[in-house]
Amino acid sequence: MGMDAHPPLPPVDELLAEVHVVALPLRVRFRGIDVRETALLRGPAGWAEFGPFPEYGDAEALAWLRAAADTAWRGFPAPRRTRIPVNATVPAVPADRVPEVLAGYAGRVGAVKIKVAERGQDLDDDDARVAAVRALLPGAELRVDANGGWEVPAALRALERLARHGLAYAEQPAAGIGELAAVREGLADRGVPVLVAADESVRKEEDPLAVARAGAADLLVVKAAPLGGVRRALEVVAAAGLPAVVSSALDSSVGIRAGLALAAALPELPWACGLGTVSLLEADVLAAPLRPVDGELELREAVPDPQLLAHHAVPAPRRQWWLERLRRVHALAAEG
Ligand SMILES: O=C(O)CCC(=O)C1=CC=C[C@@H](O)[C@@H]1C(=O)O
Ligand SMILES: [Mg+2]
Repeated sequence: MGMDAHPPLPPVDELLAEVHVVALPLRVRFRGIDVRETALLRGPAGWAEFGPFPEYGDAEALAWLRAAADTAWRGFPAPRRTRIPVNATVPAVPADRVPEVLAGYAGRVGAVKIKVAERGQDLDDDDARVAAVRALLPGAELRVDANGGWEVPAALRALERLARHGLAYAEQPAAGIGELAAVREGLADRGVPVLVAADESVRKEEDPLAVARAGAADLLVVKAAPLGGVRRALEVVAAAGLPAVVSSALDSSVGIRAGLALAAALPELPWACGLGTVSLLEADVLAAPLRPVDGELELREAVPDPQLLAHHAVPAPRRQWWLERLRRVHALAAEG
């Protein structure tokens, strides 16, 4: 299960030749933020997004830079499909705000991912949120994402209770690979029909294949940016031999376009993907944002509108911060 070496990055001056840093307000608070800052850059093959969250260190951000360079300098691999099923994403809001969040998704919604195990909340909050989604969408496929927030016994308790609403899978119910394996076994022992998906155990591990090798998950959540790009993510999925759900990182439409390219190029796509998050943003950089309609996104080009880039541009000190970060991360690649 080995993988190819990374191609070299373009020289830093080429990489920084055209960079736009924008701040996009959110409709609903997500991951504790109300505004998403991210960088867009243009290369010979097109536009790409470099948006590691500000708290990420340079080493972690390097994979995101490789991904952006891969997109903007090499383009995307050939698609196998042009329509991608996506899930709606429900942040850890109070249950009474669920209708408002789902109203941001146009037309039919076939699948919903619901955040659970948020710090400062308890299982009653999660249960009420999942119940509110189920009440509105009796036929939808539901999954929850705990972001590793439960210990193993709490995960088993929680999923046994939440499974009453009908859940397809739980994304990263506990933190490490060993814990995921324990949750998966515990659910099977108790006869709880919920699959286990690995997210952080793919994108934050030194070895993205370790979780598959350990047999600790039924499926993988793959994100192009933290895995070093669309091509790299395709290699990970092929080597892992598990079904994959493509997700994103709360990107603008430019970053979502890379996720769509990954979803479009996978040999099989059995699950709706987590690429509907532009619907959580109040603003975007495309005149026609990549927001799902009837639970689907269409594969099309994502070229930013110059006026929107200018309108959402960050103040000079924030732009400086992102440019310095890009330089540092680029230099890291040269080191090793
Ligand atoms: O998968 C989705 O439905 C949307 C993307 C999403 O949930 C995430 C985006 C960005 C950061 C992560 O905390 C989060 C995730 O854990 O999957
Ligand atoms: Mg996740």
